[in-house]
Amino acid sequence: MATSDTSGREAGKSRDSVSLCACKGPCDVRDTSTQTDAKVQGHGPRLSKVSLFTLLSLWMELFPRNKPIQNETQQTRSTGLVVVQNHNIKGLHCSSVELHAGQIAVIKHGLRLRGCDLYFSRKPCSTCLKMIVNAGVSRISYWPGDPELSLLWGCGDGDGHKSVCSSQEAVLDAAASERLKSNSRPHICVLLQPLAVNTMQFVEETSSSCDFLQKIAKDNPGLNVVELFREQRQCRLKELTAMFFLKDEAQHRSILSTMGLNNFCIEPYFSSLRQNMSDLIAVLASVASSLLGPQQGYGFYEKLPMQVSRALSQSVVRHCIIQAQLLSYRTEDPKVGVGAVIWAEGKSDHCDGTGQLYLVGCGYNAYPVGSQYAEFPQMDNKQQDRQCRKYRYIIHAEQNALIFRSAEIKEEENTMIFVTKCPCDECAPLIKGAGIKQIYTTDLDSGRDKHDISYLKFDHLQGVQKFTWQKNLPDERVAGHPDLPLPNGYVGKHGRQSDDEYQLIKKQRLLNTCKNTEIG
Ligand SMILES: O=c1ccn([C@H]2C[C@H](O)[C@@H](COP(=O)(O)OP(=O)(O)OP(=O)(O)O)O2)c(=O)[nH]1
Repeated sequence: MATSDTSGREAGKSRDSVSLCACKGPCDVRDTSTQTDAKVQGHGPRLSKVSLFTLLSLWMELFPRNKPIQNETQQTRSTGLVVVQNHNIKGLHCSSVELHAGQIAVIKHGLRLRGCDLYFSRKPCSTCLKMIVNAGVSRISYWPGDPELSLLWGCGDGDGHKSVCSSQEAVLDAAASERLKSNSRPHICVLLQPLAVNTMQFVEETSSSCDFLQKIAKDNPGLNVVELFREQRQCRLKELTAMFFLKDEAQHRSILSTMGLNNFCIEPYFSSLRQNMSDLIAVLASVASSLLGPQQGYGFYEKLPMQVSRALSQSVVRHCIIQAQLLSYRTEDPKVGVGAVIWAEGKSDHCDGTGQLYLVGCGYNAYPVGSQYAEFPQMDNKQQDRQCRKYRYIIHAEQNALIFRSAEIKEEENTMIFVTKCPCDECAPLIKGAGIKQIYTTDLDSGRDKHDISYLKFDHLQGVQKFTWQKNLPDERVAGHPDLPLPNGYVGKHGRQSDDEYQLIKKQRLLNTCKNTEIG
């Protein structure tokens, strides 16, 4: 992803200049990201890199799998992981049936983990931690909820029980992790940053008017898309809260203290921690609602199927598009955020919870790395003086995803890009030339010509499969086929439809178990 961290353009004023670190209490993390006042008119607040990585780790935990990771009698919780090197994302992982996210990172990256920052959606167990520490990582940040080896297992998680009666195994593991933490070189901490002022509102507004929802509104003039978005957001908020937030404060305190996070059990840090957690969950709920549910009949379908290689399941595509939407909140364009993620489908069956998929790269639209505030023009095509327009200077999301990629694009593999805006005439040939075989996007802008930027080539682009956001086609020319193997290697009964159904059932089950877990 793009590395430019031009602090002058970090819009929105931070509520608090310090972030919370579990080891030494509040600590300054300004080296990672700063947030200053918005200087550019029309510029929305921007997510800090720490917040982006944290959100992506939570989202990776929910990567659609065709098989449940564990049944409810198992103690290990699924975990998402983001591997970051020099502020660039090098890997997005999640637990598989057999392996924890930390183990997968060791298998995939080995000694390349040296100097990396790892963002976990749960505190990793000691088995993972000892290996990661030995690989020489620089920092391990984790979400301060129930850890990977659940401390809530067997004590009525989510059903209103006040006390925690964790298993001996989990308590022993928590103590071992603490020992590893205090005797190891890497900084092992909770790194949550407060959001810039108005971020939640900005994300909600921009998500509800994103290109995907605009396309639905355009196709269905009578439909109140914003209302549907709000309903979906409420549902998402409930699900995500049940997943990542402990409503019961006593329970949360007890878990924090077992994990050695006693600093956070006292005020004002406890309230501040919970506020930061709930704010990030609210942001994730908005972004995850940028695509309405499959109930509306919309998905990523091919207009003219090439039948060259098969498409991904709709739930995986939706998941990756949301990753791209999250990235778009790091944009430096004063007007429009664009995010792109490139994944490849490897030939062999990988150990990752993502199945055969592995991350190639990701990015967002931004000015050249290291550029300073107002160094480049920021105006759009409404500005008469073309010298003042931004278009010649902004590096597009797809371009940054290619520039900062962590893996090569292999001719023999199916590589795919997920992008939140229709690729423009600069990017469409670039995507094809790079050897990317599938594009998942919206064609809302296709056919537009604004002189400084145009969208004329996408429609005619040959040799790349294009899956655009549209209503399900009646003749079943849809992405995915139930009889073909899915990216994670499962066949037949785990087809696209059952996959989507599985996600719906999972959500429903969650909703049932967490009726009262909305953030108080
Ligand atoms: O494939 C693309 C196309 C565009 N962009 C970025 C570049 C630029 O930062 C912004 C341009 O967006 P748009 O074409 O919407 O132009 P605008 O003038 O900002 O907005 P409007 O649609 O109102 O004309 O989107 C990408 O990252 N990838």
